[in-house]
Amino acid sequence: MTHDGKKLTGLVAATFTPLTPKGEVNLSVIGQYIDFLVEKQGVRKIFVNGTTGESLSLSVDERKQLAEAWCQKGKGKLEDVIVHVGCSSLKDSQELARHAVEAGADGIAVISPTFFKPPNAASLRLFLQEVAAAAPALPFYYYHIPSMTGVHLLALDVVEGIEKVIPSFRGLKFSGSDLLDFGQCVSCSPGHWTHLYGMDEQLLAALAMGADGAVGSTYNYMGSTMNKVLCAFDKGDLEQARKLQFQMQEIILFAIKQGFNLAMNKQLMSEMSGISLGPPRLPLIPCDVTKAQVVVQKMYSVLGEQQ
Ligand SMILES: CC(=O)N[C@@H]([C@@H](O)[C@H](O)[C@H](O)CO)[C@@H](O)CC(=O)C(=O)O
Repeated sequence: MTHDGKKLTGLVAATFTPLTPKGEVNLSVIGQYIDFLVEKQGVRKIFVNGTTGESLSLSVDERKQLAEAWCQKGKGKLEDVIVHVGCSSLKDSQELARHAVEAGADGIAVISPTFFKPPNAASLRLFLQEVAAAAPALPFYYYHIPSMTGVHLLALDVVEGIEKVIPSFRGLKFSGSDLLDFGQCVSCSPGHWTHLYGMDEQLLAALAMGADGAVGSTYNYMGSTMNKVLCAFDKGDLEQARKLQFQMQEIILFAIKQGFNLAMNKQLMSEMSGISLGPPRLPLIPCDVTKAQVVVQKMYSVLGEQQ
C-alpha cells in the first residue's frame, strides 16, 4: 500500500544517485531524470537511496538531500516515491525514517544491517520494528537482498508475525533468487501486502509466483520493455511475455560478460538517458565508457529503438 492507501504494484525504478565528476551529490539533474523515466520509460514509481542509489556509500545528510529532491521534483509527475532508510546504525535509520515523513515520501524500506549482522530472524524483525516506529504512519517494506547484505535469513522467517509488531508493514522488496522463499512469502501473506521482485532478469518467473510488481535498476532504461512484459503477462500472453523477458536476459547476460556492476549500470543509464550521472562513489571505480557503449549497442540491436 502506498501513502494514499493503494497497494504498491507495477514497475518501480531503483534510481541511481547523480554525482558531479568530483563525486559530490548532484541534485540539479533530478528533474530531468524524472522526466526521462516518465516520458521515455513509462515508469512513475521510484525507489530512492537503495542499492542502485549507493545509499550505504552516502552520508545521512546526503541521503536526506536526495530524498527531499526526489520527492519535491516528483510532485505531480510520480505516483510513488519509496525511500530506503536502512543503515547499519539504528539511530541513523530512525533519523532517516522521520525525515522521509517530512520529505513527503510514500513509503520507506529497510535492509538488514550488514556489518554486525542479526543472528536470527527475530533480531532483524526487532531492528525493523524500531525503525518503523520512528515513522508509524508511513507504509513500511522489508528490503531483502542477501547477495549484498550477506544476511542469508529466509524472508519468510523475517516477515512471520511482522504486522503484529509493525502495524504499518505493507510488504517486501525481494531481491533474491530463491523463488521457494519468495513463493512461500506470497503464499503466507495477507492480500494487502505487496511483493515486489528485484531480479530484473527473471521477473517473469516471479510474476508466475504471484509478484505484484518489481523494483529494479534496469527499469531506468529498459522500463518500457519490462512494462510490456507486465502488460503481456496480465493479458495471459505468455509467449509475448517470454519473448521480451528473454530479450532482456540476453542483454543482461551480455552486460555481465562485459563486467556488469553498479559502475557500468550507472554509465548505461547516462548513455541511454543523455543525463550525466557521474561516476560511482569510491570504493567503486568508474566504468570504461567504451565498454558501456558496447552494451548500449547490444541493447539497440536486441530491442530496436523501442528504448
Ligand atoms: C544487486 C542489485 O543491484 N540488484 C538490482 C537489480 O535491479 C539488478 O541490478 C538487476 O536484476 C540486474 O542484475 C536491484 O534489485 C537493486 C534495487 O532494487 C535497489 O537498488 O534497491
